[in-house]
Amino acid sequence: MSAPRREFAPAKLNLTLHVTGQRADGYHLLDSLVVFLDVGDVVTVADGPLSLELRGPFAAELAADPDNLCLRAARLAGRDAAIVLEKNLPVASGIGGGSADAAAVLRALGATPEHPEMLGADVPVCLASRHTRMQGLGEVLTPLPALPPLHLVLVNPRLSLSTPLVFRSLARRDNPPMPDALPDFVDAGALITFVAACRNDLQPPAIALMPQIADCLAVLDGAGAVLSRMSGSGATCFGLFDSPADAQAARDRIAAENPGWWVAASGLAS
Ligand SMILES: C[C@@](CO)(OP(=O)(O)O)[C@H](O)COP(=O)(O)OP(=O)(O)OC[C@H]1O[C@@H](n2ccc(N)nc2=O)[C@H](O)[C@@H]1O
Ligand SMILES: Nc1ncnc2c1ncn2[C@@H]1O[C@H](COP(=O)(O)OP(=O)(O)O)[C@@H](O)[C@H]1O
Repeated sequence: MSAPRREFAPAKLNLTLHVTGQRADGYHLLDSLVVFLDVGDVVTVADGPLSLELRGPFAAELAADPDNLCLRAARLAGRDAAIVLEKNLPVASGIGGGSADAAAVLRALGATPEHPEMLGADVPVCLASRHTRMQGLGEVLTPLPALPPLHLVLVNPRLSLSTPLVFRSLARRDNPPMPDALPDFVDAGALITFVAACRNDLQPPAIALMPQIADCLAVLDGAGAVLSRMSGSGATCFGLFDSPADAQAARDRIAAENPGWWVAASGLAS
């Protein structure tokens, strides 16, 4: 009998997301700066028959059915486990909650399946949960050197968006990648300047499908963000602020003015 293991499943954020091509099987080639945050879900794994209990603010939006990525991860690892998922992140929201949960279950089980990407294109990057340049379909991973601190606010309008639909709605699939060699991110200013010169190519089609995303970006800009952008296939948007105090003040103001939204202040995971 071993002690229960608790694993943090940090939110994944695409600071940039360039869609540079499409394979014959329909999957897209990506070039993305992926970072991990200090907000996230929490997974606890104990000995026992395979089971899943959901807790936390977004538990009601998920079912503990066999398709849940926590259970799929344990089955891929070939292991029984009593899993508890504290669901703090909104579901299907472009910040990798399900992928982060699956990766956390694999870490907690000490499992290293040969093909973790079978659980989702974002699972390989979430396994290490360190800041990474992610290319290919999500499997070409180049860890980044330590990054300067960032002060973020995340905003989600509590509307979920279908990832395949957003990819299908792209106007072009052959957009330019990020530069081959990334600059040294000597301070937050250098990182933000670089990110500002890049894109999330999924943002325009996502806004066309869900105009409320443009409202989220406008609200972040109005609250003083030095840069605002959508993460992943949406709908979560992030704003970058000058200081933790600025980010917290913006979070409080945005949350007070938009009671239906999920709004969180966060730094980068250490
Ligand atoms: C877009 C990204 C960017 O980080 O993030 P999210 O919006 O999911 O957070 C990911 O590539 C998503 O990863 P993940 O959510 O694990 O994707 P999967 O379940 O494997 O795929 C969902 C669907 O997205 C599309 N897809 C995904 C990855 C990829 N490289 N090309 C694609 O075309 C496919 O239509 C696929 O059926
Ligand atoms: N543990 C889980 N957490 C979140 N979503 C899950 C989980 N298990 C299965 N899913 C399903 O996976 C899909 C993608 O969810 P999620 O990973 O949160 O999206 P995204 O990567 O866009 O943030 C959702 O439609 C959801 O129903």
